[in-house]
Amino acid sequence: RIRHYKWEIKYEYKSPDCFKKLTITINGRSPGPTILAQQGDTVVVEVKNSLPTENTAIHWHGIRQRGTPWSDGTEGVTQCPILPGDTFIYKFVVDKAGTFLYHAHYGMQRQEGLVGTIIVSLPEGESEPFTYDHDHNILLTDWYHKSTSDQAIGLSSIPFVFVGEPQSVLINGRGRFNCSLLGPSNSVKEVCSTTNSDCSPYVLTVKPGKTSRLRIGSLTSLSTLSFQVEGHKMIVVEADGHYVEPFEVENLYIYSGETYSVLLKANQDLSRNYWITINVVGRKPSTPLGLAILNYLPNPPKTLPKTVPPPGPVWNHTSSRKSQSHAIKARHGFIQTPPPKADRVIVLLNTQNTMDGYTKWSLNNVSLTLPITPYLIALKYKLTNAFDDQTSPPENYDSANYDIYSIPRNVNATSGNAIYKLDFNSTVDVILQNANTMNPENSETHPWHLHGHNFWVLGFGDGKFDRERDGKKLNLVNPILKNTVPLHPYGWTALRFQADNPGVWIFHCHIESHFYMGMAVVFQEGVSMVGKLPSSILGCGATKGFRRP
Ligand SMILES: O=C1O[C@H]([C@@H](O)CO)C(O)=C1O
Repeated sequence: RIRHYKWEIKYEYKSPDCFKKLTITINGRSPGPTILAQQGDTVVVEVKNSLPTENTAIHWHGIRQRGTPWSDGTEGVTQCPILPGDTFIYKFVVDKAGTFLYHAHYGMQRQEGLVGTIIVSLPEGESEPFTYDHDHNILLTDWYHKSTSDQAIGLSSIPFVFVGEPQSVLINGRGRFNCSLLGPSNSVKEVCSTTNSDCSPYVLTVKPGKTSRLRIGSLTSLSTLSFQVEGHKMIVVEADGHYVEPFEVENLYIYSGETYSVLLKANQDLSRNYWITINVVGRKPSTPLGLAILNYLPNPPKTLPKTVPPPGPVWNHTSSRKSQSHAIKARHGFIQTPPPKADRVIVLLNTQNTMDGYTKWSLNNVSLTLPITPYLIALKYKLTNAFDDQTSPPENYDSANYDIYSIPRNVNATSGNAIYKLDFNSTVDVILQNANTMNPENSETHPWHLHGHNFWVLGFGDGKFDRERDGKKLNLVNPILKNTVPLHPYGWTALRFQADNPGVWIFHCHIESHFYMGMAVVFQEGVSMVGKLPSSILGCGATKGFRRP
């Protein structure tokens, strides 16, 4: 079956956290409409770019794009940008049931609000290995009052201006900024008003005794969040479209780019409503709690609970975040075991660096700069000189002489656009290795997202990955398949995937500013098997004039 969507992308003034700000909307909404499809369906999204002066591209996060690598929506990698006024058609098959996301993949544009959810249901006659009465979507984001272009300029200036902590965190596009921080003047009311209906809290209505499946996704720009429902436990059952061996949590940690399903039973005191809260963890927060309401029928939906909202875990309780990472395993009966050995191991040291005075992030000291001609087109059309196709980026770092616990002795990095060429169908291990930033005693959390594949999460550990010691302890029995995974401070994360999807695929930190600052690598595999590229992805860089009307 074909699911057809027609979208218009625009800037509109909205007040998602009560503060009036230009927001990118899809058909007037942010988050945009939820894409609903069934496994095996073809989704067609006709995107009209009505942003007056900005390009765009939309990525279908978690959809593998098998046979349609040109529909991945990654500007600079799989397509030329969609110009203002142009209409672009994405067409792809959703081959796996689960909870996925979509969002802008052009610079840091995602953080202006171009985000949404994709729900793929099971084929007729198949059922989930768990039961529930209701299905709800919860999309989490963080929100800045400065425009993305303003922020991007700060990041690429000398001196460096970081984006800083977000002004608020949103639950289904609703949050609350404390307008009184802007001062008492009357004119403030026009830009910030807590009575604006845009920022009334999201209400999740449940029936007493019933079980809800909450599909929780995060598309934050920076923040790692903890999600909690006052007085209720949750059972985690799905992660990034894969069934999880169920486990119970009081709060769910969620990294940008991840999705989870949790089951929540309305089995508490029926006479009241409850707080749903999200709070920033992993970085020292200066953002207030995000609030929504869990409404037990037949109580009035807007009655605020009289209790104090649970504050959530403290931001630097890293061990509990690691415990959750360790707890996520493939569900019994649904385990797809990984190949026992890798053909190639790529170790990626994550560092913060300087390059000609600019602040960057890099992998093995190379900070990615996307070429003007998208890789997929350059490779398919054999456009030499479109990027550095002669060298391969480094497979490792000088581990023996690198202290991950200190500021690097030499913080200089280089910029590059070379990519890793993977043998088709080979098994690849990636070891993400964290380190100290350029600030003393500081190592950050990075959510890593791979396009075009799911990977097995083989393990997490503290300190430097040691092939002899840690390589033997990787989980080859019941690892979960995911598309996004955290790299914890001063730690490592080990992944395995099969290079079985012809195309060019970016692998990057899902923090918008970090991606913008070069925290990404690119893989290519089986490009000779990629079918004829649609003319609509052409037109930029060395492909000017390639496009047929
Ligand atoms: O990329 C980043 O830069 C800042 C800080 O390290 C320098 O201001 C920060 O917290 C980041 O995540």
